[in-house]
Amino acid sequence: MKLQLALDRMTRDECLSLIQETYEFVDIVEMGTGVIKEYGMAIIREVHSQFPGKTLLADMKTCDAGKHEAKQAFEAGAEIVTAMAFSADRTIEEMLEVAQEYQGIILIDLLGIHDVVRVKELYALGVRHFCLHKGKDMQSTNHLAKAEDFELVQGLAECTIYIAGGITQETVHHFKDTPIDILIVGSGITGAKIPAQAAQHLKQEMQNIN
Ligand SMILES: O=C(CO)[C@H](O)[C@H](O)COP(=O)(O)O
Repeated sequence: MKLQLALDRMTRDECLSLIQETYEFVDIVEMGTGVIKEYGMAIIREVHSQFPGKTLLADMKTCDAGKHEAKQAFEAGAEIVTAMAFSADRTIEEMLEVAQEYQGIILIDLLGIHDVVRVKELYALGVRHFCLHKGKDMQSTNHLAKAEDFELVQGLAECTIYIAGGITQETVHHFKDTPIDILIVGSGITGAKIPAQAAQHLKQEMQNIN
C-alpha cells in the first residue's frame, strides 16, 4: 500500500516545503485541483524538476477536452492524471490513448458515483485505476471515506484502487482487510502540527493494517 500526499488549498511555497518535509514517507505527490487552477502547469513542471524521484499526480479532475488536458499534464511531468467518472466515454477513451502515448496513468475519480454500472462501463473502456472519493464539501456533513465504499469496485480484476476523503492517522485502521492500493491523505497531513510526523504515523498505521 502506498501513501499519496494531496496538496490542496495552499500556496506554491507551502506545497514545496510540505513535499520536502514529508519526502521520505510519501510515495506519490498529488498537486490538487485548486493549486493547479492557481498556478497552472507551471507548478507541475516545477515540482517535477525539483523532486524528479517522486511520482507526481496532477488532480486535473478533467470532464471534457480530455485529450488536450491529459497531454498538458503529462507534458508537464505528471505520471498520473485524474478524470471524472461521469465524463463522456469518448473523453475517457481519448485520455487513455494519450496516457498510453506517454506511458502514464489515467485515474478515474468516482466522486458522486453510486452505481456499479458506471464503474463496469469504465472498466470495459479500459480503465484500471479507480479512486473512491468523498469530497471536501461532503466531509463537512460527516461523509468520510469508509470501508463500505469498496463495494463499488468489488471484483474488478487487475485494478489499482485509491481511496480519499478525510482520512487521518486515527482512521486508517477502518480500512483493515480492504483492498486499498493507494491511500490518499490531504488535510490529515497538511493540517497537522508536524506534517512529517503525521505522514510517518500514517505509514506506520498502514503497515499495521497491511
Ligand atoms: O481531491 C481532493 C479534494 O477534491 C483531495 O485531494 C482528497 O479528498 C484528499 O484530501 P483530504 O484528505 O483533505 O480529504
